[in-house]
Amino acid sequence: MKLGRLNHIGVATPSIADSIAFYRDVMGATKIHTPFDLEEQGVKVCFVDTPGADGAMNGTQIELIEPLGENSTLAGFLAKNPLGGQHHLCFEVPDIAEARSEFEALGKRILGPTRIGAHGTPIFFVHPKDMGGMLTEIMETPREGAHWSN
Ligand SMILES: CC[C@@H](C(=O)O)C(=O)SCCNC(=O)CCNC(=O)[C@H](O)C(C)(C)COP(=O)(O)OP(=O)(O)OC[C@H]1O[C@@H](n2cnc3c(N)ncnc32)[C@H](O)[C@@H]1OP(=O)(O)O
Ligand SMILES: [Co+2]
Repeated sequence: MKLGRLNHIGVATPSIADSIAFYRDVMGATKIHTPFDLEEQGVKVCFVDTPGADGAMNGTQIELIEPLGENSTLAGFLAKNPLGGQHHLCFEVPDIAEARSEFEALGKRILGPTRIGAHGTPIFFVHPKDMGGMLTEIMETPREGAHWSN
């Protein structure tokens, strides 16, 4: 696998509203997107943009995620980390099917099917115990004009 762009850092939080206030008032974030529910993933999501090397707001995003419902995949994480915290890293790849095959060939445990993530592109997760303790999301790079569905 060729390491791609770090698209986002997933940050679990018990309260997106509180985290938005933190990133705005303490960290000085200037571009915070409107939160939305992603029911298929059992999370409420809010993206916070950061600047890239050129100063434009095209850097790695912070992905704030709050549990949506009791059966959310975040329930266990927040039970162990009540304040929330760093939950996953998401790297882009040019071809999601190829990346999945490569992880499978290495014996890495893929968590569930490839599905459409918060950016509207296909994603899958790799188990933290096979990734040096880091839950890892792999995401196909968004392409203009491309449209994916589950
Ligand atoms: C917003 C949409 C989307 C996007 O497009 O960006 C998202 O990012 S959605 C994000 C939420 N979705 C997911 O996390 C899906 C994948 N996750 C899972 O399948 C599970 O959460 C899990 C990783 C398999 C954990 O499942 P869980 O039922 O919580 O199991 P345990 O609590 O028993 O954990 C097992 C083991 O793994 C450790 N763990 C759990 N979560 C993490 C983590 N985020 N980072 C590192 N380690 C983690 C946990 O501590 C347990 O370890 P031990 O106690 O040593 O056994
Ligand atoms: Co994510």
